[in-house]
Amino acid sequence: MIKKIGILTSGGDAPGMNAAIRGVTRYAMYKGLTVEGILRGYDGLIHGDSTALTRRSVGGIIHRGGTLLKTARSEEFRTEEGRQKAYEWLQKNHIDALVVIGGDGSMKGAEKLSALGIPTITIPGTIDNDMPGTEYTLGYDTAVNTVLEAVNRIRDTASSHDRVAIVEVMGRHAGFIALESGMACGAEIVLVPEKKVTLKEVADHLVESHKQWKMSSIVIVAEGAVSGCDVLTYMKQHHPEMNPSLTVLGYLQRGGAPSARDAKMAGLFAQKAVDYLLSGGKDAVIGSIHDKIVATPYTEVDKYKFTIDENEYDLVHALGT
Ligand SMILES: Nc1ncnc2c1ncn2[C@@H]1O[C@H](COP(=O)(O)OP(=O)(O)O)[C@@H](O)[C@H]1O
Ligand SMILES: O=P(O)(O)OC[C@H]1O[C@](O)(COP(=O)(O)O)[C@@H](O)[C@@H]1O
Ligand SMILES: [Mg+2]
Repeated sequence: MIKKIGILTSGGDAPGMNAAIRGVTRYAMYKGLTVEGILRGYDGLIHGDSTALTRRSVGGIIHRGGTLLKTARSEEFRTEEGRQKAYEWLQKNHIDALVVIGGDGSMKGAEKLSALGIPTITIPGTIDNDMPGTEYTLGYDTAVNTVLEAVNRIRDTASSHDRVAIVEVMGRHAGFIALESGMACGAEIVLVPEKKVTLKEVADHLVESHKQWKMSSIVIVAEGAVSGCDVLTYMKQHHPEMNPSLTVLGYLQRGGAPSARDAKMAGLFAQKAVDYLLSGGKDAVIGSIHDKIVATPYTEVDKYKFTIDENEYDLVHALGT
């Protein structure tokens, strides 16, 4: 029977992680469990760095970005020795199950820990929205809105000066942030890792817009598609008349208060994680699929892989010219 659970955040921080820590802690306590917060992701498990969480200690964080528990990318946890140490610490501290809040990498780590014999549950937390087993990850909605707000400001100056504004956004392997923010801000071009487009094609598209008297344009580039710097260099070389500029949004996209959607979803994911464990479930990722909160065993997540919406990709370009 589960009496005590551990909770940690891992990988890149994402808005909504704090709301999920609060949700898991309070809902678990409501169900009669005790909760240990592990600091700095998997590194905290390996080096035994933790603190007991209470209803009060998770107060005042629902609206805060980052993560109270801190996070890390742990190289040591990628080794068998590291994971063995983590497992032994969990055993020694009588932790019956572990809730991991993190992205796709953290989920792989959790699966490996489960294989050693400790039940784990992953709550999706990454701005990238690139996890199997869910159509939605905590932090994604906030990041998209942050990009939208930034692009709306950049547009003011691009249109005042008749410039092409290139905006690089995050997304090493997935173009969700680029596409959704591009749709919302009315970008002319969105470059995503899932679609190969040459810089000449980008330039040709912008030339076509210019011919139609569209004197300023927004180009959203996901970092995993091509570097914004390369787009800028190409445009400066071949089309200096468009006076291109580059803004790399970087970590601006990861910080800040979670949106209403992220803060709310954090609570629902937290509830499902605890209920699933208490009903005997384990070794699964919580997710939202077709607007239902579900738990999918790690062994089955590859059946639920979601990618960018093809229609939106075509539409953003149809509408943007
Ligand atoms: N294949 C793996 N095996 C074991 N641990 C992993 C694996 N992939 C990732 N991890 C652990 O999860 C951490 C976070 O993963 P990472 O991919 O950096 O971020 P995210 O979880 O946000 O996608 C890594 O630093 C590592 O400790
Ligand atoms: O924090 P780092 O190591 O600079 O990593 C940057 C990466 O983290 C992210 O912000 C989030 O990715 P993860 O959730 O996989 O950590 C990516 O969009 C970006 O490519
Ligand atoms: Mg990731």
